[in-house]
Amino acid sequence: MLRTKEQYFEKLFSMKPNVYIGGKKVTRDDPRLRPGLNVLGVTFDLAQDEKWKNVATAHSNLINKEVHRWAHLPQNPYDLMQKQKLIRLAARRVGGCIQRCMGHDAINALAICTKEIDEAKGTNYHERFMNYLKDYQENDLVGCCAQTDSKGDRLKRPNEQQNKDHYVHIVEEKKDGIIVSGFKMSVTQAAYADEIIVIPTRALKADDRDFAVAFALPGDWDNMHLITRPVWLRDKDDKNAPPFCTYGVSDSVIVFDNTFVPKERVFMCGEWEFGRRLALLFADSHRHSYSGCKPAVSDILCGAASLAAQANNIEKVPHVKEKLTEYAGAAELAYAAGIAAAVFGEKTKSGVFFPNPIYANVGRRLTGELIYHEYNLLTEIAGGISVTLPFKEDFFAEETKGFLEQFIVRNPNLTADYSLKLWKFIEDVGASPMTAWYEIAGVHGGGSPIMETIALSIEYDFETRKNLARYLAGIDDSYDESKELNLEPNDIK
Ligand SMILES: Cc1cc2nc3c(=O)[nH]c(=O)nc-3n(C[C@H](O)[C@H](O)[C@H](O)COP(=O)(O)OP(=O)(O)OC[C@H]3O[C@@H](n4cnc5c(N)ncnc54)[C@H](O)[C@@H]3O)c2cc1C
Repeated sequence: MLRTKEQYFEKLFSMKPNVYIGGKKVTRDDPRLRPGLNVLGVTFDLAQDEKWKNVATAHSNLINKEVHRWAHLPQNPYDLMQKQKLIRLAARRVGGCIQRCMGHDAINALAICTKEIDEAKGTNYHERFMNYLKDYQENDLVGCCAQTDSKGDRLKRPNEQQNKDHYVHIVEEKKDGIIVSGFKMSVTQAAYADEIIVIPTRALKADDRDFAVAFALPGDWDNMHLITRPVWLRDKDDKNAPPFCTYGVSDSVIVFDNTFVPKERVFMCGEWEFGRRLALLFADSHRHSYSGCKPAVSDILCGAASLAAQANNIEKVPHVKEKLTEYAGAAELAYAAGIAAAVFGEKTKSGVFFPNPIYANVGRRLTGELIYHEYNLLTEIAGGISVTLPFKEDFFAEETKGFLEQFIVRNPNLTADYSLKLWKFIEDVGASPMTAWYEIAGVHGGGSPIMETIALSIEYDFETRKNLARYLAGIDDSYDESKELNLEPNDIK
């Protein structure tokens, strides 16, 4: 069943209140959550739209039905490329993060890793997870991924922490399930997710066994509290607010307070050897998703900067033209890395098709690190007005209106109304709470930059490059290029 956004909202609003904002327990129809809900609403609308079939939806061979692409396990490069396209186009519509990819990346990681754990340990997590996923697909559920633990002292391992709750862990194993305790943090979209999907955040050692735990719980489950920070724009409640101001996001600290997890919802329980693998599967899948969303952020910045250049009448100035092409480089290199990751990905034993981690990581690293530069390009082109623009009300107040209508027009070919809308947009995109969110998400979302460096140091084939250099230096007589010579792109479908 593909739900409408109204059906999604209806279920959400009937959930037991366990969300806290600003010191108070709130229901999920709280207006501060609405900007995030509006983003999710768009994802439901797209799946209902005939034009978006096979982009926003996919055929699930698990339940033999059309499902939301976010609930679909990629089966081939085409699926990965369609996901990337969906993320870019949907993210453009909501002015940035579409918020659905984390849940998607978590189900991919669990489908793959549960299979591998079963093969190594003789457990039956894969069947359990696939049963869970059937229900997830049938009911068109929305999941978020709670991976990041609060981590306490960064130089101490989970079991060395003074307060064990800095990493979510198993407190007790019972016949019918487990009791877990601890804090996850920065979990995007948790306050309006049907399901909270929990996976480990890091590699673990034998004495970290209790921290090797993965499970999923309904968002309003008992003894689970979501302490939530919404981010929104000033105009969000204005009936005439432009589209960009109607969208926002929320992130939550999730407290597991001796929470019971039924057995059928437990997908890892003590298999510490797979902590790193599960964490990395999520991270690499997420870095591939980023090759769709980051180009969308660059598209929005590029559009904003181009309009600002036009309004300032500096569009044709060489340094501005050069700056604008930088957006093209950032967006399309990230997108190209995503395509390469899809075409050179691999079919895992679970049947899930997984992106090539090298291309996924280089794309994420390049464009994540560029994010502040891209915002700076907008600032350079737009000038300082984004932080000094008078409030909108002053443009309509009797005493100030006449002055500000003249003040706001820079390029005489543009009207006062157009100019005000434009400069307000430049403020919202380039100098608002959402700006800070996107900048920091660009650096840390999906793992800090060092994590991509670590992934590349481990996975990149440095030996081949050393062999090549030895040959060119005349140290070796030949070098073996057969591995790369024989590498073929996968069939797309
Ligand atoms: C906007 C946003 C949205 C997010 N959404 C989600 C989400 O939906 N789900 C989710 O699970 N997570 C989410 N995250 C969390 C994100 O994955 C983390 O921010 C990221 O993994 C970094 O973790 P941290 O913030 O705890 O920073 P830290 O890990 O504390 O990193 C801070 C610095 O310390 C360094 N450091 C840390 N540990 C060590 C060590 N042992 N040795 C040496 N150096 C170290 C790091 O390299 C970095 O430079 C989100 C984050 C942001 C900003």
